[in-house]
Amino acid sequence: MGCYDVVEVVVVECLDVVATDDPAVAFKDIDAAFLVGAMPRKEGMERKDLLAANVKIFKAQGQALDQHAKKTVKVLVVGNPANTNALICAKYAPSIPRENFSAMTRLDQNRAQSQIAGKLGIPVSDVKNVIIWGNHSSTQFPDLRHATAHVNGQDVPVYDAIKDDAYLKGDFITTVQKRGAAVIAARKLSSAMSAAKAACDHMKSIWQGTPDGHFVSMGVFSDGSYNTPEGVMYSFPVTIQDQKWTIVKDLPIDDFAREKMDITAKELCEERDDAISACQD
Ligand SMILES: NC(=O)c1ccc[n+]([C@@H]2O[C@H](COP(=O)([O-])OP(=O)(O)OC[C@H]3O[C@@H](n4cnc5c(N)ncnc54)[C@H](O)[C@@H]3O)[C@@H](O)[C@H]2O)c1
Ligand SMILES: O=C(O)C[C@H](O)C(=O)O
Repeated sequence: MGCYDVVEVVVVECLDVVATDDPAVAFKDIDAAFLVGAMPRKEGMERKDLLAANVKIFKAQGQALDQHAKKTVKVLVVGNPANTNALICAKYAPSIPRENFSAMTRLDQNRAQSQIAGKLGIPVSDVKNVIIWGNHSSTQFPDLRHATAHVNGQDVPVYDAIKDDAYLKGDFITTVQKRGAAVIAARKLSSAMSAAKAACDHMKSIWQGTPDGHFVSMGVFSDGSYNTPEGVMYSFPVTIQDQKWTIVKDLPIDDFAREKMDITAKELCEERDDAISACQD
């Protein structure tokens, strides 16, 4: 979206736009950063194939945030591979708490909710507590084990509402994992409006918090919860209060989920190592 679009999109209450390519102007005393500027993938690529092209952008943006932004700034990384770019951005902004950095998996969460809402013929907002574990990539694990759907006046587990475990453990997961690629195949361009909506949803959750009993998914630094590798930007279910996220603890993890959570963790560790060495070049 260009500057004129931002001003003229009437759903956004936009007071002003400053168009600049000077980081000292762009990042000066900002409260929130939506880091979108990066190369998108083409058909046939995985998002991690963008690492070499994009990771240095996030190194430079981390350095600029470190120098110019408020120390309370909340930074959302959208440019792919989003989780690892967020990790690098935080690494090069050491004066900003690393909890202030997050990577977008809200688009995956919204996609998962919309698949289930479509199956049940209910509004998307009636599906809650879908989890995206791990990387915003084709290894992500969209998990419905803890999700509920509002059907016939009550919240019921999605597994009970759908009554089709083969679908929920099969096509549902691969559809969400491959949705970005399906959009690129159809448009010859990456998702745009749905990604912008997800970025707004993500930041709105940070600013307004999560309602009681609800959680959302975002890529945040792993503290080792759920036996994930500490220090990678892993997508977890989180609750948010006073602009601080907390990983939802103690959800039961069965063998099916464990295997999928480990696959996406392994990919994140590989990406982290590649990104760190690319930044040292
Ligand atoms: N995490 C998600 O869910 C999600 C969703 C959609 C898109 N994306 C990613 O967002 C990124 C942007 O996608 P797009 O479709 O808008 O691409 P695009 O090619 O339409 O736009 C990219 C923009 O980045 C700018 N840019 C290039 N180098 C830059 C730099 N060094 N600093 C600042 N800006 C720079 C370009 O000028 C261009 O305007 C891609 O990496 C894409 O894969 C992520
Ligand atoms: O798939 C992509 O490369 C773009 C974006 O990450 C998406 O999920 O739509």
